[in-house]
Amino acid sequence: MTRWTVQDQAGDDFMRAAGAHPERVLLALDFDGTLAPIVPDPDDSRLDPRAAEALARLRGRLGALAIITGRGTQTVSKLARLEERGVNGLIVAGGYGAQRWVVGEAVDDAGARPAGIGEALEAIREAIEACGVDGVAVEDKGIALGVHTRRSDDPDRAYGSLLPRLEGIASAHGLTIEPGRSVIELRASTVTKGDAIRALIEETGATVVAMCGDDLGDLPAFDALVDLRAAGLTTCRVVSASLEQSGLGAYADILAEGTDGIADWLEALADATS
Ligand SMILES: O=P(O)(O)OC[C@H]1O[C@H](O[C@H]2O[C@H](CO)[C@@H](O)[C@H](O)[C@H]2O)[C@H](O)[C@@H](O)[C@@H]1O
Repeated sequence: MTRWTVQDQAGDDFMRAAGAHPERVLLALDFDGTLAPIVPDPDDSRLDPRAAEALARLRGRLGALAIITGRGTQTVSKLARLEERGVNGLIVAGGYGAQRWVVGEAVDDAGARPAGIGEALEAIREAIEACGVDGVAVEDKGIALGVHTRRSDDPDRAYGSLLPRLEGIASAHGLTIEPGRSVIELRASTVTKGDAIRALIEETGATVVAMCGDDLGDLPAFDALVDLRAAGLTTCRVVSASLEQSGLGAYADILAEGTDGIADWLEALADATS
């Protein structure tokens, strides 16, 4: 059973170009919802084992491998255990591209906590109290705060009530708001995954590029790939589909059925480039 499908010419072109010239490829992937199945508690998130094996096969064949994530680099290091996976050299762009770690090197993302984040925290706690739904949790990432509604008593009501309140808090403290799957993030940096993938392309010289993602925060990277395609690169948007973010399917050059579909596609890419 195939759990991924090519949607258009760009998807076909990528698979052909990657098979012919794997050394020209940059493969970038989001973490939660793409490489790691969505779970209720963000601390329980884990790299899919089949995806991990496929990444180890792809390392050394492809020009470059990267994870571009809203998580901090230290958190990805802990949750994904990348140093044990045979993927040294894989680049992790954390905090939507604000942080950088290369697997095999020391992790150091202990930058100063931006003033706006500390100041916003108290207002966020008050907003959670005022929304009247129990079980909303705050994930403190140092340079960003994630307000999670997934484990609350009424996730839809909590999300709808909190979004405008958190937009107001973000604007009052000079923060960027980042809505996602049952999470609303407030972050100090304005860097996007679009900036991150452009920087990686510049740095690696890749001319065949794929980005895999599942959420709204991945859209700037998808948009960057469409622009770069017009400029002559071979680019491909791989969507890890979910009911939660059903609109994302419209962006797919390759559509995968969630993290299982992504693992299948990574295995197929490893076969095609061996
Ligand atoms: O850019 P990503 O790698 O996709 O990270 C985006 C956010 O993902 C995490 O939250 C999501 O995954 C959780 C664990 O499966 C889930 O409980 C939550 O509902 C999802 O939104 C993470 O906690 C955030 O910090 C990331 O920024």
